[in-house]
Amino acid sequence: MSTELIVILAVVLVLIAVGVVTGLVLAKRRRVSLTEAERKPVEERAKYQAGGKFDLSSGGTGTATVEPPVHPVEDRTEVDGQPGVGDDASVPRDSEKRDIVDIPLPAAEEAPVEIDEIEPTAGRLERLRGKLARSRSTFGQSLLGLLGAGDLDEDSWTDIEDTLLLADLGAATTAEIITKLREELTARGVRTAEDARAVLRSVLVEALHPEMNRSVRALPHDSKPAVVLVAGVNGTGKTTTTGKLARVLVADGRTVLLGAADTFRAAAAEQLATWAARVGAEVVRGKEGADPAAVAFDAVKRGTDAGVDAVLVDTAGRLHTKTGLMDELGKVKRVVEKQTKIDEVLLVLDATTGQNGLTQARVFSEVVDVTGIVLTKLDGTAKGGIVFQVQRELGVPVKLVGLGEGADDLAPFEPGAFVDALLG
Ligand SMILES: Nc1nc2c(ncn2[C@@H]2O[C@H](COP(=O)(O)OP(=O)(O)OP(=O)(O)O)[C@@H](O)[C@H]2O)c(=O)[nH]1
Repeated sequence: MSTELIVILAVVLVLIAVGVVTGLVLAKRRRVSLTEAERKPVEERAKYQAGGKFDLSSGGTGTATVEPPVHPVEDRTEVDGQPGVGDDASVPRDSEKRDIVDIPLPAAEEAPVEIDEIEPTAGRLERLRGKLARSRSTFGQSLLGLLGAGDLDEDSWTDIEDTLLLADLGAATTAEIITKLREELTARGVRTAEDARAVLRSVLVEALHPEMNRSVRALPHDSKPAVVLVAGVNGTGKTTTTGKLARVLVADGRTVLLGAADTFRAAAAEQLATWAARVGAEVVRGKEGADPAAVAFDAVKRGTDAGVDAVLVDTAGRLHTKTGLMDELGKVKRVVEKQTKIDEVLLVLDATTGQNGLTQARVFSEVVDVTGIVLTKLDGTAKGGIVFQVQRELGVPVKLVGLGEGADDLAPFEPGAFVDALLG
């Protein structure tokens, strides 16, 4: 045996001897500490004193102690008596549980829907005549002053002409009215201011074509709702008019659904929803940027399914000069008409915009077959004469007039009452 082998064997034997000795020492130490702990009195083992009892009480009216359910481990199907992963953390199934008690919840308080009281629809124009004050003083009163002054020379006729032009009647209507007035004043041999007023009234009323059919086609037919499309350029008052018209219908005992096909402005749909809520009507709206034709289609479908009397569709304001937007309006009409006929296309014109309103009206008429005009903001202008011109130019009747921002400041257009309001 080589010397190297002897050295290695000696080292291994020494290591084994050291390991055996260390193991014996540790085993002895453990035994000693266990014995010492067992010998300590129970009270000294821990400082926690369980002298005070848990104050447990019953939450209900039943007995305080409940027998634990008999459900031995061997009966459990989900475990073999051993805790599974996560079971250690869960509350043991046999632990005491609270009884299930039906607690009546307080009745859900529904947000009160405040349905507005709507002003009577009859005689609106008479009640709102004060709103035409600006047109009355510059147009009605000036004309009456000139005509009532007696013999009319050419200067007086020039003044009458200027007054009519200033009130936005337009050259053609003005010329027609002057001719008629001259004829009538002479034919009737008018001498007094009272007679002059009567002649003026009849000439103006006639110029407004009282024979035109001004009924708004918003009543159901063939068991289908009437469909009304409201169009116009931005800010003319389409949404406001749609809301006001809904109020008129509701006041008349009709049910209405509003379609918010103005998907450009989220605020517009919001505005319409507010109008709808105020009269308890349903509103159909699309997401911002949705296809307005699809929203209009859905609104009409929903209105038909719900059996309402009228669906009023508010469209986005569009400049009559933007071909794309005008095409879009045409599409709205075509898509809705796949489902049902549109009964009324109301073009909303802002009376304060004068001649521009006429240009708008012409373009819109080409695209959507306007069946009625709503002239808004007549309360804010001295140019009530635009009514004459719009009808003459378009051959479409003014059916409604907006006379203020109030919810019920919408009136049917009646030539006689309108002229009376102008002449005071
Ligand atoms: N004085 C007056 N203001 C009106 C009348 N009708 C509408 N307005 C006001 O005109 C403003 C515009 O009305 P909207 O109904 O929002 O007009 P719109 O055409 O829907 O507007 P867009 O959706 O932007 O195209 C609002 O401040 C209305 O209160 C009216 O007859 N008289």
